[in-house]
Amino acid sequence: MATKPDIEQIAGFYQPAESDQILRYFQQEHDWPENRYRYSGRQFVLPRLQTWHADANIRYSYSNNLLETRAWTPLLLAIRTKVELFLANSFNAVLVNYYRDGEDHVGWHADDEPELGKQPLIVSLSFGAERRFEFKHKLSSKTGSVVLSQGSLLIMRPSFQHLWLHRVPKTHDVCAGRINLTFRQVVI
Ligand SMILES: O=C(O)CCC(=O)C(=O)O
Ligand SMILES: [Fe+2]
Repeated sequence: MATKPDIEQIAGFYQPAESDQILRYFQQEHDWPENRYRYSGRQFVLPRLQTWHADANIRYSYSNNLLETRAWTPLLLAIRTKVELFLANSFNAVLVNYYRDGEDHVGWHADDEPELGKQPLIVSLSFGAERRFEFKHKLSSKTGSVVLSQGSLLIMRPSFQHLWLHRVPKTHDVCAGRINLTFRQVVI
């Protein structure tokens, strides 16, 4: 069994000036929905803002269908093309996460929903504040972390979702915003 997670961070996939522009675009122009949901008669608050964009034929029950499926925006399409050319791999969906400050976070999970198939390759782009990305092995006590830097591309190979959980915890050090895009291939 692999003991080191199969992840790789490519620093500077986007240069700082372009990364800043992308961050500002998402903070100022992107159409963010409410992060308060009602589900099974209960109200809850997602500790970040999110949108989900996919090709027209894609069905995916991410978060119990709490997110509507939106069309690709021109910026998301341009980023997708750059990622696809770099990795020689195609992606048909992206989850956009906005961590408005250090309070916003995502809890322990693996992106291993059946819709992503048995061998999910997921790549994650980060813009804005640096945040710590933590992982822990599903069966052993092994843990680790990487700091996701502005403009970086994190490649999560399939075994990472099989063997490890990951999260971006709250932090008291960070007050600036961060945008994260995770590109996925939903198996139809
Ligand atoms: O914000 C991040 O770096 C991770 C986001 C994440 O795990 C997800 O969208 O599934
Ligand atoms: Fe994830």
